[in-house]
Amino acid sequence: MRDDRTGDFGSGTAALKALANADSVVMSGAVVSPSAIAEPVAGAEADAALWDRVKRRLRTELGEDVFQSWFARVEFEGADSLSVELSVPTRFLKSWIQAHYFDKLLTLWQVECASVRRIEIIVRGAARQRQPQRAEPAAVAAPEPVQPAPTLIPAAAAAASVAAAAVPAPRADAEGPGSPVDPRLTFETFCEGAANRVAYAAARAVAETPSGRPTAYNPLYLNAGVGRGKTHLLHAIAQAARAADPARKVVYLTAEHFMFRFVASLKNQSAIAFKESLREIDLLLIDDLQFLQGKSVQQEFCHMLNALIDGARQVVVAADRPAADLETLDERVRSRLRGGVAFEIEPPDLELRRQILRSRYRAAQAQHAGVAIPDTVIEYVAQSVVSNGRDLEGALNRLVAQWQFTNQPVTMASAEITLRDLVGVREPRRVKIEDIQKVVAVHFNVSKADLLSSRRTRTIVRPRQIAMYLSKTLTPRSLPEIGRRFGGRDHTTVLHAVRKVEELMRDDRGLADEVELLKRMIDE
Ligand SMILES: Nc1ncnc2c1ncn2[C@@H]1O[C@H](COP(=O)(O)OP(=O)(O)OP(=O)(O)O)[C@@H](O)[C@H]1O
Repeated sequence: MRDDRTGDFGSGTAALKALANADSVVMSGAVVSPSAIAEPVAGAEADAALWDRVKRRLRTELGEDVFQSWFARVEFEGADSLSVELSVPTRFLKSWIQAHYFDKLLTLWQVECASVRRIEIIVRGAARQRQPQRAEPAAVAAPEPVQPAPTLIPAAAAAASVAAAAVPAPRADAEGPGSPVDPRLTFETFCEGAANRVAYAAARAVAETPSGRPTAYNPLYLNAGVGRGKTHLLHAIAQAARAADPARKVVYLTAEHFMFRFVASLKNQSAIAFKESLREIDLLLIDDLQFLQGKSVQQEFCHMLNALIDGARQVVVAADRPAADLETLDERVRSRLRGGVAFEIEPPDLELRRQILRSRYRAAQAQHAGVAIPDTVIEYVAQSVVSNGRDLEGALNRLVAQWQFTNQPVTMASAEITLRDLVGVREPRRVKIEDIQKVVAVHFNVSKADLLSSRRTRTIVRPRQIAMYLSKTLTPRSLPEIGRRFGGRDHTTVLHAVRKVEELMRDDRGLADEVELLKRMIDE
């Protein structure tokens, strides 16, 4: 991807945040300029210590497995007050982090150092000396081979290398507006089962239907919790559709990438060209729609959706919840999505879990001569890792790593120890801010309108603060987002409420118990 090579992502993300909070700021060009790089504010050691803290937070938020897969080989190159430079060994890793973790990375850096506006990821082979006045990052000419990382903690390193070694270079959508497609994620490597049969069939139909004759499912909306194979299906559609008709204009785009491209096009005054390029698409695949934020971004997205669907082009959208539950999404977009057909991918049942494990094990055997995991252990994993495809894959990677680095056969006893944190994990129920407001209002005998109002009587202020505190602790929503959902308040008001409730609970056991009770009521 051309844009993946540039450092614009960081500034784009900062711009996205500004856009999400105040569109007019971005439109008037008041976004922090990426070229405004200040001199270093702290010594190299202090910066490296900040990176250590960011890594600790990443580990906690993402879990050890995800962290090891994507961040274990990220290295800190340098920082100044506005920007941070990280390096990775492969283009694929760079694209993946940019597509999936950019916002999180920036947010976590901003927790440590509020002035950071930009994160730049470079590929180590193409690393260059850090300059005080930054030029555009060097283009990455060719994919580098993935090296195992012997200096990492053995088991984790192996998990990372097992995951990475099977990764050929991603397809470079060289000139198009799309995000990279992972060539491993095809229909052939996707396991079909009761949980995903309908979604799988619809995905195949989309890939096989020629341009200009969209399927009856337009837009096709795929909804599923984490790790159940949405991204896999979208990548599979993209690759099968391109293989069936190389002339077909197929674009896979994450919602984050769409926002980034849109904001970047506004900044460099290429918005018209950007919009036109989107409207020429035959098949558009949008991933992680839940991350689409910002009024003008959503407006543009809605225009694009309308133009494509009305022009008989096929659109497929994936998100982690039904369209009706995408609370931050503009009602016009939701209503357009409701006009299509939605299919849910359920958690994998035992048979599907077995299939996914067997197929991953075959791939590992092809790659690591001599790897041996007994059938009983595979069955144990299928029976006990029940959450999703990603955890199943992670479990198998860990077992391969265990075999690789200990030189001992994998046994049931050793597998139980290696996988103990994955066993029996189920997806937590998703809590909505609306549910919290409802439960809190009933409990304190106030109305929801009171909670959202500007009234400042004590009987309303305290429930409102508790509802904000619960929204912060029980949902992944950001402070500005919570502020918006509570009658358009500023994020500092939400932060104050969260701190106030924490402080009160420390001194008042009764209040702490009441909040605990509310949590249980919300969770029911
Ligand atoms: N039915 C399946 N067959 C084969 N692999 C699967 C299946 N379901 C999930 N996986 C694998 O599990 C991993 C996670 O899947 P994927 O990234 O597609 O999930 P997702 O639904 O997009 O999750 P998220 O919302 O977290 O991005 C991928 O490596 C994918 O290949």
